Amino acid sequence: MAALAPVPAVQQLHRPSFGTKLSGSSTMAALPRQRRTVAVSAAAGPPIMVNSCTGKMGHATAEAVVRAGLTLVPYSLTGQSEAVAVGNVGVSGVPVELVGPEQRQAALEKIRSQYPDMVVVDYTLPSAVNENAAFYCDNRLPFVMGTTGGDRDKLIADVAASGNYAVVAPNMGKQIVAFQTMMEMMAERFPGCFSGYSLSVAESHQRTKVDTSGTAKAVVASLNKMGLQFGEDQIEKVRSPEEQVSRMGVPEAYVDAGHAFHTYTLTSPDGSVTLEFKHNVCGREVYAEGTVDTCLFLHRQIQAGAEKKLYNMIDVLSAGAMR
Ligand SMILES: NC(=O)C1=CN([C@@H]2O[C@H](COP(=O)(O)OP(=O)(O)OC[C@H]3O[C@@H](n4cnc5c(N)ncnc54)[C@H](OP(=O)(O)O)[C@@H]3O)[C@@H](O)[C@H]2O)C=CC1
Ligand SMILES: O=C(O)C1=N[C@H](C(=O)O)C[C@H](O)C1
Repeated sequence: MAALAPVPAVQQLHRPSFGTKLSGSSTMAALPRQRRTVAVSAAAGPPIMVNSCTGKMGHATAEAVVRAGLTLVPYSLTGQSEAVAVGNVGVSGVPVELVGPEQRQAALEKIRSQYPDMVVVDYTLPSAVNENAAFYCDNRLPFVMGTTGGDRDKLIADVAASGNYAVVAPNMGKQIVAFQTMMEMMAERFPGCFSGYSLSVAESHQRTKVDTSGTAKAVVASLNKMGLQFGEDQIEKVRSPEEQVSRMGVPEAYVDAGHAFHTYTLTSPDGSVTLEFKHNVCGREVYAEGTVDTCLFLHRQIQAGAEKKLYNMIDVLSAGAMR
C-alpha cells in the first residue's frame, strides 16, 4: 500500500462546549457540563476508528472514546480528496491522520494489521452513508452507523445481505432511545389509538444539517402505527437562527454549536384534546457517550458469535448495554 504520511503536529478542531437537557427551556444558555463517562479498561473494549473526526459528531465521539479509556485508532476516513496532504486533527491530544477516498482501501490493510479487532463509527454525511456502509461490509468491518439520511431501505438491505455486524440508528442518546422505545411499545400495545387525530412535527437543528431529522422520521413511523397518516415530508425543518431562539427556545450558545429540538403535537378532531411530546438536546455529548456504549455492545456480540448481526439502538438499550 502507499505509505501513510507521518502524523505531524496536532491541530485541535471542533471543541464544542457540551450540555444536554431533555425538554427545553429558554434559560439553558449556560448549561453545566454533564459528562458521565465511566472509564473502561482498554483491554475490555475494541479499538475504535471514528469517521470522520473532522466533523462535529465524529470529533465528539472520538473524545468520548479517549475519555472512556479506550483505544482511538489514529486514522480517520474523510471525504476530502488528497486528504493525506490536508493534514491531521487532534482529539484530546491524540493525533489522528486523515485518509482520503483514494487511499482508504490501501490504508485499511495497514490499519487493520495494527488494530485487527477494531469497530468503526460513522458520523459523516447523508450523501456518504450508502457508499461508506458498502465499504465497511465489503471489508468485513463491524460498524456503528450514526449518520442519518441516504437511502435507508437500501442501507438496511445491504447490511443485512452482507452478514456483517452493525448497529444502524439515527439517535444514540440513551434517553432519546428510551423515548423512541416507549413510542414503539405504545404503537404495539395500542395500534390506532390516535385515529382521526392530526399531527404537527417541528424539528430544529444547527443550520449545517442537510437532511430532515432521522429521529423525527423514526418517531413519526411509530405515530403512524397509532393511526396517524403523516408523511416524512410534512416534518417542519426549522433552520433559521432567529426562529430557533424565539419559537423553539434554543439557547443562543447552541444555535450553531449543535442542538436537536423536536416537538410533536397531536390534536383531536374537535380540538378538545392535545398531546405534546418534546425532546430537546443541546450539544452532542449524549450521542457520543451512547456511541461508545454501542461499540462495546457490538464488540461483545462479535466475541460471543451472536447469530443476529444487524441491530438498532432499541436492541442496544434493551440489552442493558448503555452506561
Ligand atoms: N445517531 C446519532 O445519535 C446522531 C447522528 N447525527 C448525524 O451524524 C451525521 C454527522 O453530523 P455532524 O457531525 O453534525 O456533521 P458535520 O457536517 O459536522 O460532519 C460531517 C463530516 O463528514 C465528513 N465526510 C463527508 N463525506 C465523507 C466521506 N465520504 N467519508 C468520510 N467522511 C466524510 C466531513 O469531513 P470532510 O469534509 O473532511 O470529508 C465532515 O467532517 C449527520 O447525519 C447527523 O444527522 C448527529 C448527531 C447524533
Ligand atoms: O444532525 C444532528 O445534529 C442530529 N442528527 C440526528 C437526527 O437526524 O435524528 C440525531 C439528532 O437529532 C442530532
